[in-house]
Amino acid sequence: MNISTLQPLGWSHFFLQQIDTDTFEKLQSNELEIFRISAVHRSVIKGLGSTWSEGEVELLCPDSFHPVSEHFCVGDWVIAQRTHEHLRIVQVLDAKNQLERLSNQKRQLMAANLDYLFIVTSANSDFNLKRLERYLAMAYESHIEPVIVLNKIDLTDDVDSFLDQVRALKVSEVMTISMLKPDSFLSLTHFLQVGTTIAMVGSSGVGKSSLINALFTHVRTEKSSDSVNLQAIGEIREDDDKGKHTTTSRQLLINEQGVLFIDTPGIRELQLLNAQEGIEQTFGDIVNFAQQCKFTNCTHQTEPGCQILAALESGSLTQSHWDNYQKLLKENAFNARTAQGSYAQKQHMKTFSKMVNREQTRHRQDKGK
Ligand SMILES: Nc1nc2c(ncn2[C@@H]2O[C@H](COP(=O)(O)OP(=O)(O)OP(=O)(O)O)[C@@H](O)[C@H]2O)c(=O)[nH]1
Ligand SMILES: [Zn+2]
Repeated sequence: MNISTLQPLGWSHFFLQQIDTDTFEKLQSNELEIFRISAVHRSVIKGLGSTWSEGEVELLCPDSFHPVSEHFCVGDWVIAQRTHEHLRIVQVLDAKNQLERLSNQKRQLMAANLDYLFIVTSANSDFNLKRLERYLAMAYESHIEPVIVLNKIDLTDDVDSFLDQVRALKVSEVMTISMLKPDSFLSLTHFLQVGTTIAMVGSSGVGKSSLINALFTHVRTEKSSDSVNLQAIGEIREDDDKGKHTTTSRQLLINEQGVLFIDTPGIRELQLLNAQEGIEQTFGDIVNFAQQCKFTNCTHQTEPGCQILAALESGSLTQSHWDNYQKLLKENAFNARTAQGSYAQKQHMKTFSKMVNREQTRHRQDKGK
């Protein structure tokens, strides 16, 4: 196969250098082929290869890569071997980054090899700074460049009041757009290059689907090379292993400009998992204050010489920023514990709810006296 044909799918030197000589020769003789995973459904895995413009192909996944959600996900690069009519995955290349979530108390890969994470918010009452901080921590943790997209600027006369709050997060890329002002999309052009992979996160209703539809009005992942309207194929029907039809959505889209877009189910409701580093990067100001506390093991509660308490007092650190930092740290620690020891956690919750029940019963009894 001709590896250079993979470049429009986001292929780069990072992946090429992972291929050994033996594999390279087999790729040359078409014994092996490279694919980018474009969909992971319950019973079907699909990928785009050198003939990607002709559509997705189905890939077989050996047991050694099960459960799939722990081994690879949409956006990953894999090497497959052609045996008879089938293509069987034999190797998953290391990803340059991955987004993951906690599902049924297990880590589940959501998207891999992203160039940008669009963190979408809107210039109305849905604007939520704390949520932005959470998504930022996630992007930093996964080493994906965050782009904050402030949508619905048509709904406010005071964009600056929103922008001031966003700028306090010290993110280098902040874009303001409105679906009613198509010219405003020009600010996004810089990110919309051939072979660039983007995922979007943000609260419900901020306009992610609208933006995808606007930027990705045409996709080419269907078998025919004709462009198909995104909305029309946003949902497809697939036979599951019991022969029943299930509705699933497209997971890797390519628009007419050659921009790749990952929209796996659940990617929009990501929680923090093992994001200590990302949180510290997002809350760099707090980390700076804490480093100047008199005691290295300062808990920032009552200690003399605590710079956090001093900053809260002087107003250089707002209470809500500090509260959110602590909340995210707790959430992260909780999720990490859950992922590592779901059993221990379950036991803990059982004991805890028993204790709460006991307390409630006692309270009711006390009231009844
Ligand atoms: N005024 C205004 N309305 C917008 C804009 N962008 C989207 N909307 C509207 O906001 C509503 C929600 O938009 P969606 O694109 O569905 O939001 P979403 O983020 O995809 O929501 P979920 O699918 O729930 O995650 C729709 O009624 C859109 O028409 C905008 O720039 N200005
Ligand atoms: Zn302190």
